[in-house]
Amino acid sequence: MVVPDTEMPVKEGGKKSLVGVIDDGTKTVRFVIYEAECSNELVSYQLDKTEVQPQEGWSEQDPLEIMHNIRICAENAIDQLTELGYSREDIVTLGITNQRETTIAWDMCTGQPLHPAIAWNDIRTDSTVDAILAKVPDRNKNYFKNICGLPISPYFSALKMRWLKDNVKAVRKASRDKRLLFGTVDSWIIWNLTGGPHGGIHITDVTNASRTLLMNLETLNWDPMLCRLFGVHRNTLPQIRSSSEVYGRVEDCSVLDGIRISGILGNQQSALVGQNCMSAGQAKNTYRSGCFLLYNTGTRKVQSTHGLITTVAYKLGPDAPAVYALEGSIAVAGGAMKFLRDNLHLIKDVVEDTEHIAGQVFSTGDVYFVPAFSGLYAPYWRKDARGIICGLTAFTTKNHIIRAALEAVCFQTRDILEAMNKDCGMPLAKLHVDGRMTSNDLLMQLQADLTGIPVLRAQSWDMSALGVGIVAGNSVGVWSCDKWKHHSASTDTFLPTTTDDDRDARYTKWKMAVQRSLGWATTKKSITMTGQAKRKYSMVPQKSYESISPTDSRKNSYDFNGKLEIEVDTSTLDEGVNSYNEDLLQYSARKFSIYVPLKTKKVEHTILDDVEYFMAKKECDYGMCECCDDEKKISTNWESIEEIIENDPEIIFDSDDNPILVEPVRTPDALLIDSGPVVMGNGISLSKRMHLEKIPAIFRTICSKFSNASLT
Ligand SMILES: Nc1ncnc2c1ncn2[C@@H]1O[C@H](COP(=O)(O)OP(=O)(O)O)[C@@H](O)[C@H]1O
Ligand SMILES: O=P(O)(O)OC[C@H](O)CO
Repeated sequence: MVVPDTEMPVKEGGKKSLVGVIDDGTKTVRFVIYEAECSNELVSYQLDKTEVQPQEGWSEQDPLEIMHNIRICAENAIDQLTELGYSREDIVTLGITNQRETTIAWDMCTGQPLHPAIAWNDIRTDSTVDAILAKVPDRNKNYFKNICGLPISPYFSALKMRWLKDNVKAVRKASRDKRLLFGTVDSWIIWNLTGGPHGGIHITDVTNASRTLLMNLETLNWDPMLCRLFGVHRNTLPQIRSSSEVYGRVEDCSVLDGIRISGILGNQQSALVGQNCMSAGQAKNTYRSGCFLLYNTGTRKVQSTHGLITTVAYKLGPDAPAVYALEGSIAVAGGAMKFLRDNLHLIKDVVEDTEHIAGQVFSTGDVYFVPAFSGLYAPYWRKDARGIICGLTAFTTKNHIIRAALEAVCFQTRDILEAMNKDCGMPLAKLHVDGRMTSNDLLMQLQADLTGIPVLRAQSWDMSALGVGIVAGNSVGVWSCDKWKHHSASTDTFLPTTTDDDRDARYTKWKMAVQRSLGWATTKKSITMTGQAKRKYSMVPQKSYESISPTDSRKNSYDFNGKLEIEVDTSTLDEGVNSYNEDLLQYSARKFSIYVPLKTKKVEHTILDDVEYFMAKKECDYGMCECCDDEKKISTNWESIEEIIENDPEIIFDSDDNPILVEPVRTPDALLIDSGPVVMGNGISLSKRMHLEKIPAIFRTICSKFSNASLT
């Protein structure tokens, strides 16, 4: 059934109720006002945000600026209402849609942010990821996917929260003083709008919570095990609510004062609703700074085996069932155009120049551009990937490079579609698209050509604002989601003009280019000294061979710690080497760890001073930082660092925020145990045959790759 906008019910007197939407994007803040049941924007106002990049790979925003801009945008949008015969009083409710994953820590008493917001695409938590992975069997980044739907990646909020606790003194202090609140941007906005330190409500919705790595997709609540793993106290987290219900009223003496807030959706989920993809099997792709393809799977949580993530699409009321989606996230789409403008100066104006210049050539001239500036998201999830432009010849011009940047967006979308088709078993027949970038006709045609399916462009580029407007209106009875499902709007359609062979050949080349981008970045070693690395490091022998007593030289295969097998070529051994090997293989990891160098004892020394990792990553947890009270120090009866390593302790906090040391139960399922034959993290295999005299050197190599510490 097609229900045109004009047939939607109107309020008494001909005036419709209005729904206001706060749309906080990565680059811009907008305030949009809709007439209920009408998908066209009535008025809107937008301001750019200041993005700060204090270091390579870091991306920060000012939480106070976000609030300031929201109020300015709201004032300006509302000012425009009077010319249209409406007033502020006609706004019956507010919806909030936001960039997801971006994380803020603030003080609940002062209302002040404790650090700039860490943006979703910031990769400072690279090494935090490694530290977490070290605690996971096989360093499997997908280990918790069946709980929270996400891989362990710098993209998600839990890593950012962990980083803030590890690295920002003010955050640790607020945590100890029970004043710390964590939240994604929706939580920050709502807490401030509803009173801030004076009774502000600390909530989020299921869609935003599903991007933290801390929410259990089944219970739709914070998962205690994940909170413990990431060291995030549940009291600091917002309450998780549905996407469509009345949460409270604005109480901030601004122009919005007194208006209800009744809808929250992460911006990609909001675009899914705005695009009217509210039935299982429908999908949309939004092209903004990044690009996000969401496929509605209904009330089924589909676990991807091809690199997609499982996320909550929406939950339309406290008692409504959650609807899920498979998502393919692309970190850089429109961002690549900005890079061409700001870094390479190949274009002056993204909108004016991109299409025009790229359209002056008929192909990329076999040039491929992988914009993996901060790694690759779905379906690769490779934080070690970095951007490349390949296939350059003496004939390559900027036209080819710009066109290759546009094609990169399309190829990345094809990567996602391929994964989605495999996961869902049925290829997508058409692609609904929105986002500012979709105004680029060349991009749209390339997208159809490179995926081989029709591309349907939405009538308005901003479906995110519309989506949350609908769910906010739905919960106060002025906009019906059920009616919206039957709504049909006109679209522009782009049909494929290429042959299967042509598009497949180009896609094969793209995959080759992606391969070349992988493994480029390395994590800083000092921080990657994780528990697992320590355990391996602790096995490095430093003794002279003579000090070890001779043992059985006939043995040629050994079970190290019951798991690690080392095959030995005994024909070339002398007795000293052989006895060393016997010692190496028979003794526990703990025995070997006596070779870990210890630092000079400090005045206030505990054994926990000894290793940089524990100092750098755990100092506050252990009560070792200068801001910790003496009585909060944790004392153990461990005598050597290997005992810490073997116990691999976790710190949790009791209800009084005192640290408690937890020694995890070691089961094959719960903890990482070396399994053989072993390939070390650096790719060195220990299962192959080797001469015994080489073992120490090999271990030294492994060790030096894991650590800055030099072996003597
Ligand atoms: N016509 C266009 N052609 C190519 N890229 C575009 C075009 N219009 C906008 N973009 C790119 O799309 C992005 C705009 O995203 P925007 O909707 O402002 O998103 P965000 O919410 O991610 O900040 C920018 O990175 C810009 O470079
Ligand atoms: O603000 P956008 O459009 O770049 O959206 C960012 C996404 O929500 C990140 O997951």
